[in-house]
Amino acid sequence: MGTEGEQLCEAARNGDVARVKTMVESGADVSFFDIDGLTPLMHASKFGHTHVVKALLEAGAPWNALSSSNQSAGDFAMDSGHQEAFEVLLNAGIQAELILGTIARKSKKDGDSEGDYLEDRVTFSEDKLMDSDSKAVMMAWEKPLMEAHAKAVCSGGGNILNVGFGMGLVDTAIQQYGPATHTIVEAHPEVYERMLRTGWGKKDNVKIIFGRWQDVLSQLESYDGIFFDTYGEYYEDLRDFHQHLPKLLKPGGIYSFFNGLCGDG
Ligand SMILES: C[S@@+](CC[C@H](N)C(=O)[O-])C[C@H]1O[C@@H](n2cnc3c(N)ncnc32)[C@H](O)[C@@H]1O
Repeated sequence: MGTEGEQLCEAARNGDVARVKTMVESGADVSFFDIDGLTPLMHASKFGHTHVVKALLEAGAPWNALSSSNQSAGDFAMDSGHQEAFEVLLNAGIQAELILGTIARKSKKDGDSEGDYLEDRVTFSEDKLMDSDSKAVMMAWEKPLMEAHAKAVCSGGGNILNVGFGMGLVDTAIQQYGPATHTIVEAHPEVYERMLRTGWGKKDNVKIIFGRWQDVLSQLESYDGIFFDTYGEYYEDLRDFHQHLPKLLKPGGIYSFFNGLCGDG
């Protein structure tokens, strides 16, 4: 007989939705981490108990908590092939992003500019770009991922657009495919300044557009390949960008984006 938290994990693991609900109603902690660093939601997700996943989410279980091996409940569901549970978790994440995005927008309008990444200082080192809260904007280990995105968006050649320069990993990879034109949109003044300092403004096929993509849309054309990877934005911004794709992407063009919606990015 373990603690209440452990018993909740066990009920979640067994798919015992009635017991989970009873325990939650009597105050069991849905954010509990057991000795293996797993929450009740992770246990239910691992075994694909969709009803339990739903009950725990409704009770406020954190969808984006990470295990000691940096995996979210969504990762556990996906890795174990439980598509239905995964989709429930993904939707919970999207809904949370939408709500958080709306709140952030509202507090910005009300004059609370806290967390406005584009107005803060950033720091560069060999292997990362950090914001003023020491959160990583981009890290060197993402290079293979960026190379795969570059390969995909450059597979038809032609004119390529990248939104968000960061450490220039994807742009360096795009350059290797020798596109006819390579347009880069970047909004952070210090990232932009570094791009100029490191010679990106002098490359024959590169056009840099400084500004938020939302503000420079009129300077954009139609492209054969587009990659999108910004920082400090919300799901709503990604959705807004997607609404412009029919104009920005040529017929048959290829679009890819960095999906930062999972708890572990
Ligand atoms: C995660 S980094 C991009 C990393 C890049 N894919 C790479 O391979 O290094 C995100 C970049 O988007 C920029 N950014 C953030 N918001 C933006 C916006 N609204 N428009 C354009 N760029 C933006 C940030 O300044 C940052 O340089």
